[in-house]
Amino acid sequence: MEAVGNGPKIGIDGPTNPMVTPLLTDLYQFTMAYAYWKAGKNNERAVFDLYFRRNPFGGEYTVFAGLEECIKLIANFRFTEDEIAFIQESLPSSCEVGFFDYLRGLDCSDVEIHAISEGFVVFPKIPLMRVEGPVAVVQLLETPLLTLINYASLVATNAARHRFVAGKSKLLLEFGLRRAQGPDGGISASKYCYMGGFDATSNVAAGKLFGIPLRGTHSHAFVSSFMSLDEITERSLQSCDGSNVCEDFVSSVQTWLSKLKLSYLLGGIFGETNQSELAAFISYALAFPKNFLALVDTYDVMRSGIPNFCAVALALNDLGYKAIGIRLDSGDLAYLSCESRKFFQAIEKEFVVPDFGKTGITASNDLNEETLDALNKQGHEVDAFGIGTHLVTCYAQPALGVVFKLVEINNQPRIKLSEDVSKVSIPCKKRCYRLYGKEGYPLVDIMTGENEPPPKLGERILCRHPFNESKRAFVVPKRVEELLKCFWPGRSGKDREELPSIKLIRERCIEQLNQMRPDHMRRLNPTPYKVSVSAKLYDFIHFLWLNEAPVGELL
Ligand SMILES: Nc1ncnc2c1ncn2[C@@H]1O[C@H](COP(=O)(O)OP(=O)(O)OP(=O)(O)O)[C@@H](O)[C@H]1O
Ligand SMILES: O=P(O)(O)OC[C@H]1O[C@H](OP(=O)(O)OP(=O)(O)O)[C@H](O)[C@@H]1O
Ligand SMILES: O=C(O)c1cccnc1
Ligand SMILES: [Mg+2]
Repeated sequence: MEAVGNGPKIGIDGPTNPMVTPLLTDLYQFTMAYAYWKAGKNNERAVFDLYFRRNPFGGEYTVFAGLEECIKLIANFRFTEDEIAFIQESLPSSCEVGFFDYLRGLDCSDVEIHAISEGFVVFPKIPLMRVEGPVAVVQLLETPLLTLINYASLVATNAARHRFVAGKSKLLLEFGLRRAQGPDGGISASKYCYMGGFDATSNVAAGKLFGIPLRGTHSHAFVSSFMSLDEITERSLQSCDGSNVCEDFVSSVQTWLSKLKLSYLLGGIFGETNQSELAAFISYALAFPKNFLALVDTYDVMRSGIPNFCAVALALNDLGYKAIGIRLDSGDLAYLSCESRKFFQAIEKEFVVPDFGKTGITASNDLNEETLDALNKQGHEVDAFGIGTHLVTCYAQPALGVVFKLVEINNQPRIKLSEDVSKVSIPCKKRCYRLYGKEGYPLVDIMTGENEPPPKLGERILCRHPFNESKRAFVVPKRVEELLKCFWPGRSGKDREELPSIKLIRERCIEQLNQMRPDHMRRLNPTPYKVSVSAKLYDFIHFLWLNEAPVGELL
């Protein structure tokens, strides 16, 4: 369906999910747009801030994600005739047709978006995005922008937290597609978990869409689908360098299994292993001799899976192939990984197979931050974690409360009051800065009015808690970073920030997390990062608050 608006086409593709259209919004945005239009207010210039009030997962930081998809929506925001017809059907018949002509010409060419760069570490109350433009259009954008940012930032933060507990050296694989909240949940999870620091995904569509590295093993069904070694008819395998062919790879594996059984170091750990499991492993090795990895917990890890895997890996080794490793998917993962490692090391020693002791161990099965932490405390030998359900469903906290609040209209600052101080909005079109201390850590984020001079290097600036009078501190910044950059200039003539690749955003995110002071990052009782306002903005907030709040009368 052809779009009918006439905004600038600047070659930005549409959102990844084709369901992200101007209709992906709440009905009340259209009813308000109509009422603005009817009142002749639709082109009044409004400024909205998009921000959250509390960091998720009991932590003190959040990773900002989802910006690129927002810009893709903005760049392509136009109604099709079909969509306009549906809106007309859905609104009361009393709505004047002029409104639908107005929608016909609508796009975001007069909207200006400033945002924090995707992948940045962000904190409560600071606008992640400032959206300025004709009030009716910006109002229509509220819901899609929130839906594009909320889950993206939540799951990227969840991924970053899992990375933090697992440690930098571990390989983290996102296995969540089957458990995600539908196809968009699955694709978004793969994208934003990679951004938050995961290494790869099992989700093939996400690999194609975003270039995320793909990884995977095999399932229990593959193992249990085999009944016996007789099923393997094609038994030959060429050596890795192509110089010779092993005519009966099955026999070679069986010979190794007998050697292992008689081994002094492995002394009687196992007797007869499960032969159908062995058939599955051999078949997988014949299919992928260079990438052999086996799921070893279908029958019995130490009595069957590990010896069977080792026999196949050693037969592959004779032909110059190096097996990748095993996956453990049940039982005590700390204990089983340590026992498996001992087994591999004993083989390296007894049969003089260099590096066999370092064979990779992947673990999966309902992993989350807590189980990773428990495994660390107990000591484990896992090299890679496959994490699904808890990661992608954000089991520990299902939503990040990102909100979109009006802060100015027609150059008039607006405030939203609440009994709950944490819900009072911070008025005015603002600028935001991150101030760094002498040790290189970010010390505080500060919001100022749009026209205040920026904080200066080496000059003392008073940073005030926005609502608590007694909380304030002087800061002499060693570095000042302006946080809100222009990602969609509208008609302002400003330069537009480029949208970096997902890989660059991931690197930026890792760098951002690394530069935080460790006490903000720890899992137990982390120190809150300070978010403040300038003295001038503080005074103005409280002036406006008093101005807007009615004075009660005691009777
Ligand atoms: N050493 C460990 N310390 C703490 N938690 C662990 C440890 N090893 C595994 N876990 C976790 O314990 C849970 C065990 O899951 P569950 O009770 O389903 O047992 P299982 O081993 O999966 O059994 P099944 O054979 O039925 O699949 C998983 O969430 C797993 O991540
Ligand atoms: O546990 P998660 O973190 O979600 O990771 C993904 C899980 O998906 C697979 O299990 P499968 O679907 O075969 O079911 P299972 O739970 O019976 O192992 C895999 O073996 C993992 O256990
Ligand atoms: O490749 C795997 O091992 C995998 C993929 C998805 C879910 N569970 C496991
Ligand atoms: Mg499982």
